[in-house]
Formats: sequence, C-alpha cells, structure tokens
Amino acid sequence: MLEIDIARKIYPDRGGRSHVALQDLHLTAQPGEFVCLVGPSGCGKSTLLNLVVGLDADMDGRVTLEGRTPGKGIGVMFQEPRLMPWLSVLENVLLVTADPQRERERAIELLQAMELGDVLHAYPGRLSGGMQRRVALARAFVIEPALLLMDEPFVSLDAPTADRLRAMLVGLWQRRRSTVVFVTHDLREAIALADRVCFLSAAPGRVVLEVPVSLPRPRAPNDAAVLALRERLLAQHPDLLAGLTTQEPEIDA
Ligand SMILES: Nc1ncnc2c1ncn2[C@@H]1O[C@H](COP(=O)(O)OP(=O)(O)OP(=O)(O)O)[C@@H](O)[C@H]1O
Repeated sequence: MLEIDIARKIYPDRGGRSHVALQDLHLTAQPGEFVCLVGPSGCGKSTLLNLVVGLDADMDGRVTLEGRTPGKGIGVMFQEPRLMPWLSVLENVLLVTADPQRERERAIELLQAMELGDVLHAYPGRLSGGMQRRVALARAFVIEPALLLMDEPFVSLDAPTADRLRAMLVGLWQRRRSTVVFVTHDLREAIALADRVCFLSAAPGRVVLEVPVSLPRPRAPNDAAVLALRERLLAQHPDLLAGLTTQEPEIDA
C-alpha cells in the first residue's frame, strides 16, 4: 500500500519568505488501485509527485510503499516524454532496466504491443508526439513497477491520440496491476481512468474530496456516463471545482 502523510512542504522564497506548497496532505492507494489527482493550477500536484518519487526529500512528512521508503520499482511518466534523442526507441526503453540483455525480448514485446514494432531502431526525433508518448509509456511499464506516477502524461495531444494512449495505459495497468497515481487537470480524463478521484485544494494543497468511480470499463472521457458523473460533481461541489472547468479541453461534439 502507498501511504502519503505530509504535514508540510515548504519552498523558501527568494525574498526570504517561504511558500507552503502542501499542508496536512494524507493520501493512500491500495495495491493495484488507479488513483487520479485533480486540483487547480499551482496547488502542488507536481511537488507531491516529486516527493513520492524521491526527487525531493525536503519535507515534514513521510511517504511509504509497503511500509518502506519507495525505492527502485517506481515508474514515472511526465508531460514531456523525456526520451534520449541519441538512443533508439528500444535503447530508450532498455535504459531503465537493470539487465538490458535479459529484458530485451520483453521490451520488444511491450513495444510491439504499443504498435511500435516497426520503429524499434528509429530515433525519437523521427517519431510523432503520440508515438514518443507511447515509447515513454513502454519505458514506464518495462520495469513492471509496483507504483507508476504520471504527471499529465497526455496533455496537449489531439483527442483521438490521447484516447488511444489512455486505452493502452488501462490495458497495461489491467495486465500488470501496478498502483497508479495519475495527475490531471481534466476531470473527464480523471473519471475515465480512475478507481478513485482525489481532489486537492488550492495552495497549500491537501486532499479535500475523494470520489470512488465504479463505472464499468472501458470508459472514455466523452462517454455519457463519465459526463453525467462530472456534471453531478460540479453541481454538488461548485466552489471546489469551479477553477477546474476553465482548464479542461473542449468537449468533442
Ligand atoms: N522549486 C521550487 N521553488 C520554489 N517554489 C516552487 C518550486 N516548485 C514549485 N514551487 C511553487 O509551489 C507551488 C506548487 O507548484 P507545483 O508545480 O507543484 O503545482 P502544480 O499543482 O503541479 O501546478 P500546475 O497544475 O500548474 O502544473 C507553486 O506556487 C510553485 O510556484
């Protein structure tokens, strides 16, 4: 189980004043659970992921995975695919593995499942944005992570490409059953993906609402049931969710 207990995360300000980014933030995720985190811009979502992954350890609090400080076994996917331009698609994926020789076949299988079998030896600069994100998704899953952290990984893609990537993500997650913490601004995307949506307050961020989502899968952001749940939440929590709707992409006709 993932347990996040952050009393305070403070950034020192240049002028000597400090900025409290997170306060009294408690969040847990069960093994294999898909949790989406939604919150207004600047509420500390990326700060939280950095603390969980261990890129930043400066906090008053504790993050544990199965009772221990999270170590290797974490997959991460950011907004930018962050591929090494001088390495091929396959080499990029193998880069994160402990034993590239042993993992090679599995990496190729994974890339083929992501419909990237024809570009294993191509360099990232030759690939479309959607293909680069698929490589990043394969790289996140190749280590079969116990925990996968995703920071708006499908932002700024066209709607059909993003839908396809979300379907691939859910397919991989259902097979591997990693615990996923997925940050998004888009409430429809959160409802389409999550077992549970957690809403963060404006800064300093803390979890102010948790909504279990039991709609049948597969789901897509523009499904009637997803849109209906979103409308219901907006009606029930107008103050909390007002800021979110302005940041959502257009709903396709
Ligand atoms: N390294 C840093 N030093 C100082 N302040 C920071 C640093 N990183 C983030 N902050 C501040 O902490 C707050 C939270 O930032 P963070 O990027 O975590 O928010 P976010 O919810 O991910 O934002 P967005 O949704 O816009 O990506 C912001 O006010 C930001 O300016």
